[in-house]
Amino acid sequence: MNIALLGYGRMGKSIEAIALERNHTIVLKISNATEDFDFSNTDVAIDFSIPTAAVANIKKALDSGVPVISGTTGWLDQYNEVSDYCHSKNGTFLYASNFSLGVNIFFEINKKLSQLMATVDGYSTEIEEIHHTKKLDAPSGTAITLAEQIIENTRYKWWTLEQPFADEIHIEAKRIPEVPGTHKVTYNSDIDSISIKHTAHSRQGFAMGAVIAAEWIKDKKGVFTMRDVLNIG
Ligand SMILES: NC(=O)C1=CN([C@@H]2O[C@H](COP(=O)(O)OP(=O)(O)OC[C@H]3O[C@@H](n4cnc5c(N)ncnc54)[C@H](OP(=O)(O)O)[C@@H]3O)[C@@H](O)[C@H]2O)C=CC1
Ligand SMILES: O=C(O)C1=N[C@H](C(=O)O)C[C@H](O)C1
Repeated sequence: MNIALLGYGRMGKSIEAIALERNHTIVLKISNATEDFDFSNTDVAIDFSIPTAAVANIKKALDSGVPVISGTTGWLDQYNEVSDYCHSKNGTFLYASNFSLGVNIFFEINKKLSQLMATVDGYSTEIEEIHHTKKLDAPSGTAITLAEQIIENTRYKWWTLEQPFADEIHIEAKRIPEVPGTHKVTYNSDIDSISIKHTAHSRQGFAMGAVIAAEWIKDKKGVFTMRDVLNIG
């Protein structure tokens, strides 16, 4: 499969290594908005760029009829617009805040736990995420997904990085050098605490998930999620 990498930073390079191991070819590497996007020989585009570039990159791929997956976080207020754009082009698009298999299992556990916690009184919910100091956005896309899942099932209405109101989930975003990504969801009461936690030991899981998603999406049409790819839940 011929892959275009839209973003060739930490993730772009990790994806390249795994794609080559799986006998794919990297035909294009884009690192800024001014470069030419020649998709003529591309089967799938993989966008891991920066929040302000993701939407333009995804649309360029869709304009060229190239299936595109994106792991870039920090642009999700435009998700519906991009999804509609994909449908209008009869194209192929998949976004995931986290491509690792472990986190996608963690998402399913988070959903189930939030459903259980909705049946009992006296607990408040908080989320902690820890990432490397180079990360541009806060909170992480993964923490937002976790919060949205909890909001869907419980009394909470929104999340905040600030001091929370009663109907807000507090997300604490910590930045520590070199941390690939840690997420913890905790329910606290006067009596006890319940926590679930995922710790990435490297970027390998994210990169492997992205390549697997690219292989899966190559010949499909529509807008997809990692639940479609992994067939879990
Ligand atoms: N969904 C998931 O599983 C994961 C998502 N991520 C997300 O992926 C994104 C990238 O992360 P990471 O690789 O660590 O970040 P990096 O900063 O290492 O890489 C981003 C790259 O994009 C380049 N870039 C800047 N402008 C453009 C543009 N217009 N088009 C294409 N590329 C551009 C940057 O170049 P320059 O440095 O010169 O500006 C940089 O090389 C982030 O949003 C992060 O949150 C990360 C890990 C997992
Ligand atoms: O920027 C990162 O590094 C990561 N970003 C994603 C996010 O914002 O959730 C996924 C992973 O946690 C690493």
